[in-house]
Order: sequence, then structure tokens, then C-alpha cells
Amino acid sequence: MRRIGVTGAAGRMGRTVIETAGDREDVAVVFAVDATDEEKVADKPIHEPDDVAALLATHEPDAIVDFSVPEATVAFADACAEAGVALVTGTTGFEDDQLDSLKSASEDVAVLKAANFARGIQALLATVRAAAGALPGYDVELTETHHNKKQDAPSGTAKTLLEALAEEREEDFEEVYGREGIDPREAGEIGVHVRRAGDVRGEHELMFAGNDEVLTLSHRAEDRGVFAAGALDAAVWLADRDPGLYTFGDVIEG
Ligand SMILES: NC(=O)C1=CN([C@@H]2O[C@H](COP(=O)(O)OP(=O)(O)OC[C@H]3O[C@@H](n4cnc5c(N)ncnc54)[C@H](OP(=O)(O)O)[C@@H]3O)[C@@H](O)[C@H]2O)C=CC1
Ligand SMILES: O=C(O)C1=N[C@H](C(=O)O)C[C@H](O)C1
Repeated sequence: MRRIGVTGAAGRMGRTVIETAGDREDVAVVFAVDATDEEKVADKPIHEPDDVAALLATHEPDAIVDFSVPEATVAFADACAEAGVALVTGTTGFEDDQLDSLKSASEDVAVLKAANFARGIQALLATVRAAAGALPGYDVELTETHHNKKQDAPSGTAKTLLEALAEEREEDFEEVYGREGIDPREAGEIGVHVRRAGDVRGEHELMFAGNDEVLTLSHRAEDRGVFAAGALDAAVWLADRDPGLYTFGDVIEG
């Protein structure tokens, strides 16, 4: 049984992590932290972000599972590094200096950062890499859709998909965000399109078009439970790892 602290616990994902953990026998939530005024989520008392160092010392968790906001994640990573506790974070929207801070923390403890904990996204990444290699010169357009409360755009997953394309595609490309007016597509562009509506959990679609054919690759998360389950799997996997920066792909590969 792995002991888990949850940060961002009162958010959409934090609540789902607590609920999902409650249905599992391999993890137990030993504390919950959020900036909210709410006193409890499920049966877990909510502690203030400033209490994290004390909570780590008192409860000695195996890992923190974090879905919060970038500046908070950086503070939690520093506290984890100080306490020798592994960190799993699904937070997205980091600036470069914040990513550097996570990298620094990973010199002291195991840190796993993933923009998407759905296993289907790992399969999509592998398929996108294969398509990018097999279809040189094809036009590529990426569309992502999320709920109307999402803060960052494009999504962390969209950025990860673009990184995978950049690694595999022979030609350099430039990302173009939406189009308007007289603005014809130029060779080497990848159009990135962001939609925000309702409570869509998360949809990503890549279109490869050329040679009189179109290949469409897409993934749709149907419930936040898929992200929570992946993050908890990652925490169980990460608990005994050496310091370093890990990906969800590392968990899937075993
Ligand atoms: N990797 C993945 O698979 C997934 C990643 N995400 C990412 O996870 C993050 C959270 O998403 P979601 O749950 O929808 O967002 P929410 O806004 O619902 O949740 C974030 C929570 O973090 C809290 N928070 C803000 N500041 C702090 C702080 N300093 N310390 C502790 N908690 C704090 C917020 O409180 P308050 O509202 O009071 O400010 C809120 O309760 C986003 O970056 C999102 O993109 C989401 C789904 C899946
Ligand atoms: O904010 C969300 O909801 C999601 N965020 C992640 C991202 O930015 O890629 C993953 C998922 O699609 C849901």
C-alpha cells in the first residue's frame, strides 16, 4: 500500500484522484492540500499549501500526486526535494523557468511529469511518430477541445504531440495558431486549433493530408477517472525510483 499526498485536492482532477484512490487497495490518501476555503473533500480534511513541508514530515508519504497550477507545483516540488518524497504532477502550462525548477528538484527525488495520464495518449504518441515518419511532406493540422474552465492553451497534451512530431518529421515546421482573413496555408506550417466548450474532458486530433488521402488520428477522454487512474499508477511505480525526471511512457514501458 502506497501512501499518497494529493495537492490541488479540491479541483476537478484532485477530487477525482481522491475518489479513484478510495476504490483502490494499492494506494491510500494520507493528506490533501488545496488553496480552497472548503474544509473537506470526500472525507479528507483540506490543508493549506503553506503546510506542505510539515505534512510531508508528519505523514512521510511515498509520493505526492499533484494537479494544481504551475507556481504551486514548483513550490511542492521544492518541498518534495527537501523531504525526499517523489512527485507525480499532471499540471500543465509551465513556463521554461518553472520547468527548470522541476528539473532541479529531480536531482534530489524522483519527479514524473505528464501532460496526459490516459494510456490511449501513449498509443497515440507512438502512432503519431510512425505517421510523421511514414508521411513526409503531408500537411498536418492539430485540433484540441477541452471544457470551458481550462486555463492554458494549447493543452499540455497538444504540446507533447507537437514535440513528438518535431522529433520524427524530416521537415522543420512552424506552428500557426488559428487562421483568419486572407491567410493561405504555407508549406511547413502546422495549424493548431483550440476549442473550449462545456465540460469536454479532453479531445485531441491530428490530421495528415497529402497524396490524395487523409489520415486522422484522434483520442477522446470520456471521464477524468482515466487521468486519475494513470496518475495513481504512476505514483505506485515512482515510489521506489532513483532521483530523475520520468515520463508516463516510462511507466507504460515498465
Ligand atoms: N496530466 C493529465 O492527465 C491532466 C492534467 N490536467 C491538468 O491539471 C491541472 C488541474 O486541472 P483541473 O483539476 O481541471 O483544475 P482545477 O482548477 O479544477 O483545480 C486546480 C486546483 O488547484 C488549486 N490551487 C490553486 N493554487 C494552489 C496552491 N497554491 N496550492 C494548492 N492548490 C492550489 C485550485 O484552487 P482554487 O480554485 O481555489 O484556486 C484548484 O482547486 C491543469 O493544469 C490541467 O491542465 C487536467 C486533467 C488531466
Ligand atoms: O485541463 C484539462 O482538463 C486537461 N488537461 C491536460 C492537458 O492540458 O493536456 C490533459 C487533458 O486533456 C485534460
